Amino acid sequence: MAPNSQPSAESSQEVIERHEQAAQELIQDRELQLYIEGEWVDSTGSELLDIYDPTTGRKLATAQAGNDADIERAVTAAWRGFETWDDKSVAQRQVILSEIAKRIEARQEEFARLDALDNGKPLVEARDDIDLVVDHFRYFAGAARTLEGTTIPAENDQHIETVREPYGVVGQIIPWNFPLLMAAWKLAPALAAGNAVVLKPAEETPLSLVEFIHEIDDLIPDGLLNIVTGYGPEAGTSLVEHPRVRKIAFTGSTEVGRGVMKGAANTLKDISLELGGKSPLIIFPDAALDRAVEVAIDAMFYNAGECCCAGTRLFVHESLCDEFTQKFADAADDIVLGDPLLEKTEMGPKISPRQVQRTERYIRLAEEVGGRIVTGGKQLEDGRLAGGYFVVPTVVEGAPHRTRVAQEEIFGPVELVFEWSDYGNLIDRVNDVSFGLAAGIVSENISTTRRAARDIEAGNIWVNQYNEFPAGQPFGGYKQSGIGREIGKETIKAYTQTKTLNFKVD
Ligand SMILES: NC(=O)C1=CN([C@@H]2O[C@H](COP(=O)(O)OP(=O)(O)OC[C@H]3O[C@@H](n4cnc5c(N)ncnc54)[C@H](O)[C@@H]3O)[C@@H](O)[C@H]2O)C=CC1
Ligand code: BAL
Repeated sequence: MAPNSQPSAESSQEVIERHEQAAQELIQDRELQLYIEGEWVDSTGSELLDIYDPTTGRKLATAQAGNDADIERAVTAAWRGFETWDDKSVAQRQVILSEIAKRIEARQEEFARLDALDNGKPLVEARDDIDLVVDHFRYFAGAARTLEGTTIPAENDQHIETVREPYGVVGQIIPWNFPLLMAAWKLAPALAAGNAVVLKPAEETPLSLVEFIHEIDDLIPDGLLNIVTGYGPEAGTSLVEHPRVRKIAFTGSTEVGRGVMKGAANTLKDISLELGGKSPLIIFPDAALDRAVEVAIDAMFYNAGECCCAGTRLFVHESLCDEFTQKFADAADDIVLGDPLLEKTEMGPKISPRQVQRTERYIRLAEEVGGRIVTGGKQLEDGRLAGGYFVVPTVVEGAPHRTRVAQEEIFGPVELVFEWSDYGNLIDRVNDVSFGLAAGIVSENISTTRRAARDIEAGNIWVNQYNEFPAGQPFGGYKQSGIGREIGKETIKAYTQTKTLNFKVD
């Protein structure tokens, strides 16, 4: 199993030095503060949280653990920031959001390196994240101009119209798997719609967001954007339950999402939830084998499997199952696992020892129910990375579908392969999970793909590809994968409320 289970292990000196040098170049201050009303300030409490480099297991920085009083300050500041933002014209807001995109684009490589260091994702993937951050700010800069009201047909002595107004102050809570990208998914539409924000990043990965603020703080009014680092059950709960926070947007586990929904109910605020998944990828008999393998590798192993939409259940038609599974396992073996700061690396470590242990637990569960490990499920052999949180790409076949390993989110690089022959039975199994976030289909036949896309219960379906997130394409889940959609045009609307005006016409 992964070396993470040996706490005394150390990465090699070469890796440690590379990471220390990157940390010195990229992190302005290794004792992070909260960002409230345009200033870097200390928490009113004294609790700290340590941020670790998942490649070496060594400490990178220390953040402050925000508490109720810090959230209170941030919310008050945000209402002041909202007033200034609300005074700006939509065209002025558009210019500022476009300028944010430009600033981040100019420093793409630094932000990518920072996320590679803090999250452990390989540089090649981190660069994709930052490209998408830029794309999102550009898209929502434009979308700001599209918010329109309506005129409602009425009696002759009445004129009814609706306008869309921002909520005022919204709270946002994000996870660690795409640190700056998840911040952009949340911030860009909220600001474009005219809101001010209090955002709590994940405990594990605040570094790129802090650098983002350093980069853009001269562009935005004080209080418009406030960052409170801290633990979920404290700072997160406080934000969710705050009576003057009018909406909560949350991305993370389904379990915590359920609690967020209950917490938001106390003050009846609007919510959007982007939660877990157990997404299927279906390989039809007419699929081109090489392309199918490529799509399946991307679907499962992108970001070390730490994607809510990862294609973790691979349904392969019986006519090609043996050949496909072997090719897929060989391709999984060929993934270059290693130091995310090296160009050649295709998969880095997982985020934390907790996530390694969770993945290992599911591999054991798969074996216990009769699953056969086709590849992986063993120790990383590169001793230079001994201190890191690595899990080797793993492929399992033969685990029954109605078992925990086939039903629950693993969030690690573990693929379960299922053989199928009858289409009706396939769709029954595909939909036989509580989640409904995403799915993939590989076939050369358009009727086949359209029919399957219609039959699958999921919010996002990729055909002959996977993991594409261009701004403008709505993303969100069916069933227990969430509520609401992000990154599409409707998202900006979801950060507004409707006001109806009824005029008496004499
Ligand atoms: N949908 C997605 O993109 C993600 C899903 N996950 C899933 O969640 C599992 C656990 O990972 P975690 O990091 O523990 O996820 P989590 O759901 O605990 O954390 C996500 C965010 O929610 C915050 N949070 C935690 N408890 C909270 C509470 N009571 N009130 C308000 N905010 C709270 C955290 O501080 C973090 O910012 C993973 O194994 C994976 O299955 C994790 C990260 C992202
Ligand atoms: N949570 C957004 C993207 C993903 O995890 O796949």
